[in-house]
Amino acid sequence: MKQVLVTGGSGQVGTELARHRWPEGWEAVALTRADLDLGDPVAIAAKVAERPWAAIVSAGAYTAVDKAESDVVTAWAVNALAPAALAAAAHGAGIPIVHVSTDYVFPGDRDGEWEVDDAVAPLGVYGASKLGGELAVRTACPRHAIVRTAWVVSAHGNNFVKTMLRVGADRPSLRVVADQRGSPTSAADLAAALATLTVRLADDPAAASGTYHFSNAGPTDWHGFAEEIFRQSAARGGPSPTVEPITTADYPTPATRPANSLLSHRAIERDHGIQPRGWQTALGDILDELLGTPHQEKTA
Ligand SMILES: NC(=O)C1=CN([C@@H]2O[C@H](COP(=O)(O)OP(=O)(O)OC[C@H]3O[C@@H](n4cnc5c(N)ncnc54)[C@H](OP(=O)(O)O)[C@@H]3O)[C@@H](O)[C@H]2O)C=CC1
Ligand SMILES: Cc1cn([C@H]2C[C@H](O)[C@@H](COP(=O)(O)OP(=O)(O)O[C@H]3O[C@@H](C)C(=O)[C@@H](O)[C@H]3O)O2)c(=O)[nH]c1=O
Ligand SMILES: [Mg+2]
Repeated sequence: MKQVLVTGGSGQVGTELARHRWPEGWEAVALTRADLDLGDPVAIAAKVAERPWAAIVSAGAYTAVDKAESDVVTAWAVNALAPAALAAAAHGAGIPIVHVSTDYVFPGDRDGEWEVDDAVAPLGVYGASKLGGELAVRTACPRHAIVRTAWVVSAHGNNFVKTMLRVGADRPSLRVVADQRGSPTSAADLAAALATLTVRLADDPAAASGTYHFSNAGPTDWHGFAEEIFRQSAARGGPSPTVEPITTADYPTPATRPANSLLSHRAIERDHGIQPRGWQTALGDILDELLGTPHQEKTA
């Protein structure tokens, strides 16, 4: 059996990597905090040396964007030093690493989609620490895929879909920012793409390494995302409050977020043939899991 070491096993992406149907002969070993403390580089090296892993998927991270502003050292330990330790150990073991990064490495200060080689300039500590992780992986382990994703949602863990449903159940109307654009990403769809990249990099010496973008397809903003969540929620008998569009200035937060973080999928399609589906369809699968399938239209 080819075993893949997965960090962040209790997170959204780690959970979906564990649930994913890997090809015959492959399995994901999803490690939680209790199995491996990502704040401990020595423990990371020991865990990689423990057995003959086929590959590493680095999905663990410090993802509390606002909290990171005042918890800089922990954010950098988990998001930069831990990937460095994983990548160095992967290289030493002769295996590839697939590392998950973020749209928040971009400044978001122009329209259009960000390409993988566009200049990065993070606006906050979380994005900066994730960029540190990217640089560490790129330099320490040539056999790698760095996969920047965005706005990850799923039926598990903390995410915008679950927050909207929870808050929307208690209030007739919500206020959500309409001036931050991007594309939502289903953790399950991302896990499938990560699994494809992992198997390709491990099995095929000619498979391309590099930096890639994966999100679901199509643009929106957080307000548009919330509206679609409640449109699809209503069809399933879930909450459907009204959603008032507001500006970023109306919703002050410790961390500054990019105004536009739309990711181009050109590179991942070109090198690996991966084509994401639309975000609305992917959202439907998540709401099916959280709320059940939509009620049938009554036919006369
Ligand atoms: N969520 C999002 O919107 C986005 C996420 N990403 C990236 O995708 C990847 C996966 O994110 P996602 O699954 O959503 O994140 P989650 O916040 O759902 O999960 C993060 C995971 O990392 C673990 N972790 C954090 N600190 C430590 C530590 N010190 N030791 C061991 N484990 C630790 C958490 O464990 P515990 O549960 O114990 O805290 C959890 O399993 C990350 O690299 C993230 O940066 C990129 C873009 C968007
Ligand atoms: C709950 C809520 C949020 N918002 C805003 C805040 C923020 O700008 C936006 C989304 O809220 P979130 O808390 O999900 O945002 P955030 O935690 O910044 O989400 C980010 O997480 C990290 C890990 C990433 O890598 C990014 O891709 C992105 O997904 O919506 C409202 O306007 N109204 C609300 O009621
Ligand atoms: Mg968040």
